[in-house]
Amino acid sequence: MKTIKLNIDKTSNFVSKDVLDSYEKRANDANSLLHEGIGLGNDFLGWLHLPSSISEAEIEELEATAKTLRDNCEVVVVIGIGGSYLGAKAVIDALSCSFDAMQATRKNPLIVYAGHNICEDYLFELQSFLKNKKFGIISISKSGTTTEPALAFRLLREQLEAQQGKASAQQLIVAVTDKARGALRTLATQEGYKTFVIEDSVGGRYSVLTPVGLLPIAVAGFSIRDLIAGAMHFENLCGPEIPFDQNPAALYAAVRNALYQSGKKTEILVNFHPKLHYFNEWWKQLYGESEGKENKGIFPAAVDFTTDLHSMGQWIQQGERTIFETVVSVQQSNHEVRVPSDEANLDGLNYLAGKRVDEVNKMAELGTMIAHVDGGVPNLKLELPELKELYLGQMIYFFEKACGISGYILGINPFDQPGVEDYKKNMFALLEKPGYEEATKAIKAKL
Ligand SMILES: O=P(O)(O)OC[C@H]1O[C@H](O)[C@H](O)[C@@H](O)[C@@H]1O
Repeated sequence: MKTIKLNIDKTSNFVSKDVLDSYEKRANDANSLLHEGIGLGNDFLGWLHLPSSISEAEIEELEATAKTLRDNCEVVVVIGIGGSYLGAKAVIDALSCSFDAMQATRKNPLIVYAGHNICEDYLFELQSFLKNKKFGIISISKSGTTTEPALAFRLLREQLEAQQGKASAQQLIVAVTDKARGALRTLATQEGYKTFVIEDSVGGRYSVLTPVGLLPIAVAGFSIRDLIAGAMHFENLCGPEIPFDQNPAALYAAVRNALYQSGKKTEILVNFHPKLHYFNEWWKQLYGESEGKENKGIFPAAVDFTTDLHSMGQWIQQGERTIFETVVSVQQSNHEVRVPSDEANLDGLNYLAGKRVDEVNKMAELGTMIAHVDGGVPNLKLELPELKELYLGQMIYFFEKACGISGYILGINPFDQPGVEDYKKNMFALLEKPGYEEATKAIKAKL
């Protein structure tokens, strides 16, 4: 199996060999701590062996449910926020045609998303779009109590029942939630929806290899078997028994912590492929929620190049030297487009004639890397052979494993997110949710 590859050569001017060596033991210890299950947040380690623990029966059940939705829906709405939609969207976008939504004839249902904002216009426009369409719903919420997806589900469930009738709607709704708690579980049981369970031991941002990610990805027509196989391969390649210099997850965690300690406080995940935009978003949640606590943590930022070279490029080249980049580089395009020759050559592009567009992109990538390293920006590179399920699966596990190791090196619990509750409490108080009477009084006094 070809694999993704981490290259840290272009950090050597910024992190000396001695400093990196000093992180070897810390990274290995952190990796062992994860596997012994005795570190902080150890009740959330279910993701660690997810790829190898998914059974054939579970995969078949997911594929069968996906087939029902594929056979009966033109559009499937995936309702969820944060970890309950970013992984699915990252993989689906990476594998779909860039103009998928505009295809007139399609093999697979169009996947659209809801419950990841509270925007009235978005919901109005979505409901208008779904009018008279055969649509289905995958409602995903681990807690089953998150406001954004609950609100979207209430609206879309009602619309589906009105359009299809209650009995038919029931067949087109699938809920993915905790096995016992939460309003979504209660609702699904009461209404008799097909359900899948998110285990307590898997946090939202680590859940893409559970039905949370796998079901929408299968509905979109992609191979969840290959995705899992890729992740499983990396489960083996990132284990605590793999020596530090051959263990990509340990190395990545060590280098980024060494850079952080040297004052590089922001990591920018970079792609040169627009289909990876949502992979950036998935990665931002994974690292942001895992590490940003106790007044510590690298700030995870992201850009799409070359697009953002024309907007953020200036800052990256010459702004405050507190950043480093991790470039996800897709080695081979899935399609071939060559630059045509033009007799008049008025645009002056004949020097590129005959070259593939990807060669131009690769030179932009190389030129950018050299310029940024020369400009004081350490550069890590993750090479992905192609945009295929197998390599996306490898990359998902790689980043998850590295995140766990990195969080332990940093000395925080990488599996909780206590800070996210603060805005929710204020919002509930302002909306006068029952039970928040005291908080309502207190917050109104601040206005
Ligand atoms: O799946 P849910 O319980 O609805 O949670 C969805 C998301 O919302 C939260 O506020 C958390 O910060 C995220 O970690 C989580 O992924």
